[in-house]
Amino acid sequence: MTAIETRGLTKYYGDVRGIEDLSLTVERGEVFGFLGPNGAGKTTTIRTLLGFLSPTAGEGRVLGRDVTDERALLEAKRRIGYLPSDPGFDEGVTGREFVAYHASLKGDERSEELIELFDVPVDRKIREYSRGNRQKVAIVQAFMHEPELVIMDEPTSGLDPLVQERFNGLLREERDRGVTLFTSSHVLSEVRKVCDRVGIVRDGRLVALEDVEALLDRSGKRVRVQVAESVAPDDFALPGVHDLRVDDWVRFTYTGPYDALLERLLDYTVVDLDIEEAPLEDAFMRFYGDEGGGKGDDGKGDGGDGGAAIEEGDDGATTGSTDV
Ligand SMILES: Nc1ncnc2c1ncn2[C@@H]1O[C@H](COP(=O)(O)OP(=O)(O)OP(=O)(O)O)[C@@H](O)[C@H]1O
Repeated sequence: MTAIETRGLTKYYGDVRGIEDLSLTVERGEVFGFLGPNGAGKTTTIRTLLGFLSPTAGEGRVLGRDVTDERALLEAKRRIGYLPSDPGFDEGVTGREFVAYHASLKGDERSEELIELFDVPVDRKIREYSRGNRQKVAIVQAFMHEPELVIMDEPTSGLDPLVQERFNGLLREERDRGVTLFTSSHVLSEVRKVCDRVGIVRDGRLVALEDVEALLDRSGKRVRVQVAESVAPDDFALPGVHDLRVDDWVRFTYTGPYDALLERLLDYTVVDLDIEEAPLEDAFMRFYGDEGGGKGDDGKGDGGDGGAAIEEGDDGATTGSTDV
């Protein structure tokens, strides 16, 4: 049984398109990143999957249950964790009371451990919580009942880098236990830390489905080399060299075979050399472009030919096209 399945899922808010004709399958045990810029339709998809919005057309199933079948979905939700992008709270209760309320709805296997892990000030009233603490207590409620599937909408927003790392550690542990994770984000570099596969949504449509490993393979290495001799750009015009810049250093992204690169470097006296993993955004943009459509502007596609733009992320992720 698949964890999440949608076929032609469509949601309009009156005349406004939320999502259109979205077909997607997430297998059990998979960690799936759902990516797209602001307004792309990520939250609409998630809220439709959880039965908070009824689809205008198409079908959706979570843990095998039809998302329009209220009773079946309610049963399934005991086995689902949900981390909304903007959790709403009863401001007058303490964190502990909030957690106890959720325990009464869906059970509690590990809230104490999670409260400790994220250092949540549970004895204080939620109205006194910072944004990060609100997010942390929302994480506790999403995972406390050991769900089989956790659906997260921009889960790391508001978390400082240290807590983000702790959260990613939790996701890795859950993944290793076989939990299915579905997480939305607008930052590719963030989801790559934990995801197996990413789907990219733009203007309400799924425009690409990508294996993170394949994307990583394609993204290649970022090479920075300083040589004693003077270099003309043509000297490094090897297959697999992208975005070549020559100043004091020769800089490029490299997706070719290492032997060919090393052979070329043997022609020079190498003074300094730096090789690191290239940001996924670069690889992504190389294939999908950022021209508000690129190839296949109808946005329909299976990942091979769609256009997609990821807007600048929180971490200042690059947005520019890195055309070959
Ligand atoms: N309640 C609503 N009424 C009308 N239009 C809506 C409503 N909620 C969302 N939309 C529209 O649906 C489209 C998709 O929005 P959605 O919130 O799903 O995108 P998103 O990818 O989650 O964006 P973000 O990253 O900004 O959260 C947008 O055009 C948005 O304006």
